[in-house]
Amino acid sequence: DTGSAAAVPIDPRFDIAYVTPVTIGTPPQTLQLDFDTGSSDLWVFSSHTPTSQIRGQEIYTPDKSTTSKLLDGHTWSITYGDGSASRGNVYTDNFTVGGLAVASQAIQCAQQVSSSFTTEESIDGLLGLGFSTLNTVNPASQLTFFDNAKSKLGSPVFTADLKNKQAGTYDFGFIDKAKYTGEITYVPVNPDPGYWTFTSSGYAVGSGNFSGSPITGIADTGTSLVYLPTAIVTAYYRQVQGATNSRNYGGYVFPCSATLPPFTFGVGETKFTIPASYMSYAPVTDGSSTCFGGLQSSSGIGVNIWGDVALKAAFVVFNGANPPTLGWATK
Ligand SMILES: CSC[C@H](NC(=O)[C@H](Cc1ccccc1)OC(=O)N1CCC(N)CC1)C(=O)N[C@@H](CC1CCCCC1)[C@@H](O)Cn1ccccc1=O
Repeated sequence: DTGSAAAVPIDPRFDIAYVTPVTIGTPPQTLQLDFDTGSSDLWVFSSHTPTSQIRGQEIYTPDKSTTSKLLDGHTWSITYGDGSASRGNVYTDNFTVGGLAVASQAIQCAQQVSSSFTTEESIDGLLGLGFSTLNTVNPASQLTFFDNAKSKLGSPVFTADLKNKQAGTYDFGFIDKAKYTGEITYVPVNPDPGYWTFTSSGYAVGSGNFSGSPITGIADTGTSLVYLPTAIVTAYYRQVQGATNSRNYGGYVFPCSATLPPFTFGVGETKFTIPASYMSYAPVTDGSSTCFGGLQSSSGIGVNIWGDVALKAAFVVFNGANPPTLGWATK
């Protein structure tokens, strides 16, 4: 079997996150979930979520599904890098993504979500595509959709083809040759931290020389920006007129009129260039002439993160074979 579904930006003006339609239960209930390779819980706004915490999101109502089953006594609780959090109980039910079906997928129903989830009306929940070892369900951790689907897939892979300010695609079980150019460069993945951890072969700022220092980080579809070591980030913003590291805005900002250099990163022998237009993330507040950078320092995070700003510049194969690898191709 295979599956293919759209990854739609939640805001047409800038790529803060992408959502993908999924169906849960019988008859099918459709929700828009944020596919996140940086976590491994599949959780949804539900009939168990206090109505005061719901603002426009679609919800899953297990009692309306003839195939839902309560996973008695199981609970979950998760906090993300940006401080957002949710927790609740667990059901199993039929689940499909782009025509690919999994029977009795663990569906984590929110009984509590933090305010940033309530205010983000376009996200009805998350679908974790990290390694199942990170799943937070107690007393028995649950498998991700990808791990449950693997045995049905021709090839144990999923691919991310995220795009700039337009809908991209998540494919499951196959690699679509029409989505990339040249060869796919595969690099080893260290699954122990629980996310797709790989080592980039270096970087260049604009037309500057390529620095071949290895950068270990994670390929994270659930993170908007790129977070790299301070030395790299300062080297980049030294090339941007008027750029400053703003405590007020929590990162590097610059005049929206500034000329930005592109940013190149290496995977094996292949080089990927993030165009300058992707490196200006968004005005710090609506209508402001100060813009927030798409590249920020990872010093406060503890891990380097190749988020959507970088992933949009490539076609990425998440190979769930043993051992797992990551494939990168230009497009
Ligand atoms: C430095 S990890 C910060 C990162 N969260 C972001 O990237 C959010 C995404 C967002 C924001 C608002 C609406 C929608 C989406 O966006 C910003 O934080 N932005 C964009 C807007 C900018 N003005 C400020 C910077 C983050 O926790 N990701 C996790 C998944 C997210 C959680 C929030 C909801 C969307 C999915 C996750 O993969 C990060 N992870 C990765 C590895 C290990 C643990 C871990 O937890």
